[in-house]
Amino acid sequence: MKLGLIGCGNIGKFLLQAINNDGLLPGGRIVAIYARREEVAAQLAEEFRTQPYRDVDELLKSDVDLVIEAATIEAAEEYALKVLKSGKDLLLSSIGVMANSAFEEQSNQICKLNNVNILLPSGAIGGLDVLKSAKAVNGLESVCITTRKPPNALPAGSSVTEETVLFEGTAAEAIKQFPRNINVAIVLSMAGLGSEKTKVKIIADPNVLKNNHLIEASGSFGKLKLEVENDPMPNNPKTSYLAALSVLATLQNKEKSVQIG
Ligand SMILES: NC(=O)C1=CN([C@@H]2O[C@H](COP(=O)(O)OP(=O)(O)OC[C@H]3O[C@@H](n4cnc5c(N)ncnc54)[C@H](OP(=O)(O)O)[C@@H]3O)[C@@H](O)[C@H]2O)C=CC1
Ligand SMILES: O=C([O-])CC(=O)C(=O)O
Repeated sequence: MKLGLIGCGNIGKFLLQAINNDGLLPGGRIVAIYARREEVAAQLAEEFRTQPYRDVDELLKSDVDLVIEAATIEAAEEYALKVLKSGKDLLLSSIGVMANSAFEEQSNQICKLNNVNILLPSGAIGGLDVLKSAKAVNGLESVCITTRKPPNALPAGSSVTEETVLFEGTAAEAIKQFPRNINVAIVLSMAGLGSEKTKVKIIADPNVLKNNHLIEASGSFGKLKLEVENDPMPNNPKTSYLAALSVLATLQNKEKSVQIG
């Protein structure tokens, strides 16, 4: 599998190290990268033996099979449809882009037309398998996520000195107000009840060191309660290490003949 990468920050660099240097995706390699700053792309290209591109249109002319977006929601909005139109599969890290229903519909149509797929990793959370199963008979009744992070992992920053609820509302509204922090709410919405019915609470808490996500759901299947206590990535405390791992795992699973979950 030949991979292209858009966005070379925290998740992007993790993937370059894991795939190109540590060989953790057998048969796969990141052969093309695009970073906004050319000097960053050039340095990473040398370190991880890959080809830097000056723009995404040029990258899409190469023979990559799948493009990984690891940038921002804005970048996903700018590039995702181009990727699909060029006949490549797309893996999105900035899943919040899918909260825009016009975008979701358009990307679905292009996928069908071009016979390509979009992969959405579970990111910094789990439990999506339970929601999907519960939904199979329309038996899902409620889903909510409570995200508790140290203040430096949220836009509030160090101004928050005691436990503070920054947001309480729908996933649709949460991703508008916290586009860099709550992508998990959108993948949860897509697996479950949609972004208008999925409830979100975001808490900045100076007493915690980890990025904590508590997922609660109920329905005809029973009840789900799942808490993930994530270690942050060293280079970007806003992102949990599990989010980067889940991108790698999604790529590893893509090629497997036995699909679990
Ligand atoms: N699904 C999930 O569970 C999770 C999703 N995420 C999301 O994944 C994405 C990547 O996260 P992470 O790697 O930690 O973020 P980082 O901020 O560490 O890296 C993002 C990189 O994207 C680059 N970038 C920004 N805009 C563009 C653009 N238009 N074109 C190309 N590159 C661009 C930035 O470049 P520059 O250095 O020049 O600014 C930066 O290097 C984010 O949107 C984040 O919110 C994160 C955690 C969990
Ligand atoms: O990494 C996390 O804990 C979650 C996150 O930032 C996001 O969903 O955008």
